[in-house]
Amino acid sequence: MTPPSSSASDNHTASGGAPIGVTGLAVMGANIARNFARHGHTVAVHNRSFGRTQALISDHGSEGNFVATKTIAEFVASLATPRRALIMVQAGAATDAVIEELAAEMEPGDIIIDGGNALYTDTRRREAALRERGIHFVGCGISGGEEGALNGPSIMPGGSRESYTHVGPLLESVAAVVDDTPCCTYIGPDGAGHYVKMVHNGIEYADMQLIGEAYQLLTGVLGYTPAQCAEVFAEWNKGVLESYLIDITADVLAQVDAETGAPLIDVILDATGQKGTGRWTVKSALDLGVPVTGIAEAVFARAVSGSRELREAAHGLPGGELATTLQEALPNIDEATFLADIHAALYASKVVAYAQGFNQLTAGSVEYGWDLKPGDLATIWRGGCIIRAQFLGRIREAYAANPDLPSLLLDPYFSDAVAASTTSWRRVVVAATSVGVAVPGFSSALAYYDSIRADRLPAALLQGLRDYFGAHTYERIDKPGHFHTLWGGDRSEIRTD
Ligand SMILES: NC(=O)C1=CN([C@@H]2O[C@H](COP(=O)(O)OP(=O)(O)OC[C@H]3O[C@@H](n4cnc5c(N)ncnc54)[C@H](OP(=O)(O)O)[C@@H]3O)[C@@H](O)[C@H]2O)C=CC1
Ligand SMILES: O=C(CO)[C@H](O)[C@H](O)COP(=O)(O)O
Repeated sequence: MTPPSSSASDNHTASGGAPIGVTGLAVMGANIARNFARHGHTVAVHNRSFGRTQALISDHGSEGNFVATKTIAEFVASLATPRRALIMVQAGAATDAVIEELAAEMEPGDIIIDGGNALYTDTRRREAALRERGIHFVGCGISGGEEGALNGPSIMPGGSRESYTHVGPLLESVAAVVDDTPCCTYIGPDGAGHYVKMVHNGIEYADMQLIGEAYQLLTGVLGYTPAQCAEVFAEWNKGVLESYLIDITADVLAQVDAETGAPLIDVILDATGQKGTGRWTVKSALDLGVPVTGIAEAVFARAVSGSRELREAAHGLPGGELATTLQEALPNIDEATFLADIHAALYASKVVAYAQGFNQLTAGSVEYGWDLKPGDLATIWRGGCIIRAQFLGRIREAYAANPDLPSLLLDPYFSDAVAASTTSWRRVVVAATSVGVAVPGFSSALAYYDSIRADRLPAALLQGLRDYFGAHTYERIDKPGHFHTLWGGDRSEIRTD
């Protein structure tokens, strides 16, 4: 291990020449700074309150070459040119404040990298403003949490291609690696990196919701204990569902609360928090008109879980359940078959959620002119990030075979896999509905699948209604143009264009 080149003493002097600096040394910043240092890069470190900087140096200073700095001016002065400063602070006003402080000390050609979970429209605004000043701004998604930041996250840098020549090799050197490929690549201009990270998080929400529903069915329909559920998820993690989230689900469900001796899961309040990236994903999807029902259901399920007053008031309302056991719900289905059904439903719903997320990425790319490559995104999500999974390798292959795939559901591998799951999937939704277990993720994914494969949708009736009450017109299946029926008159049809 390289001896530290710094101390956190009050009279410490910046040494200069650091190829990278990190400002914001909470969970993510401290760990990514250590990751840079462990890879042999001298890393300048700074935090608004100096205590975190001192703690980092005293606890981990021996891991590599750190340059501890007390002020932003000292921090910037310690960087080699072109200066590269990675911001790891709270998204929003804090990020704007730090950017302003950094830019005031920087010169044209320098590079500010924002590794926080910024809203992509903020990133577009910041990139444009800094470009005017000759400073590169790299909006950079970083996923992997504390452990990933330290040992290799998935990194999604946006900004100019030129900036990537300066920051790409450094970022790639600390990213996770799968099949000798770093989980970091140039994503696209301005807000592309943060947009991709936002949709990654939206998919993360959907994936977690589906896992939660599978757990709820294991307990609510099969009557499994958390420990038994943990064994099921550990087993599922050996097959097509193999992923970080399934892996840690088994861990969380196996955990026993030291205070009560009960399974920890049973003493955690059932209200899911959210910091905003899932909600932003859905807002963007609504603006783009992309149906991301899996992500939307996941965001709303979090909102329902957090509606404590409503839930307390509604608790005990009659449910009219059709069954209380699996045997009553599905008389010919035994436990082992239903367990396999839940697995199949989880897998098929997950394919739908990822298909929708990738469709949103494509739509966002078209809207903002980013030229995103879905296959590249699947490639860098195979490792390091929260949704890392064997499954991403299959998505990568699907886009390699057809870069213009309209939906993952049309890729031969995934369409076969989903087709093989449909009967199980329906049984799961039937059983859940009969017993009164809410499965918004599973059922909306099935509804999406049935909708996109349907011969006719009730949309024709909605068009008729819109035309009736608002003269909004409709198109016909047998000839071009827009038409209106004179509903309040003789009910003849006129062409309106
Ligand atoms: N936690 C996670 O798992 C992940 C987080 N992210 C993103 O990474 C970023 C950092 O996350 P995390 O490490 O959890 O830290 P937090 O989001 O909790 O942010 C804390 C850091 O922000 C600094 N800060 C807050 N306000 C200001 C300000 N006005 N000026 C200067 N600094 C300020 C704090 O400084 P001080 O110590 O002085 O208070 C501290 O260093 C966030 O954008 C987050 O969304 C991304 C992926 C995963
Ligand atoms: O970015 C992340 C991982 O990639 C964070 O873990 C994510 O912010 C968690 O989001 P939320 O608190 O909304 O569940």
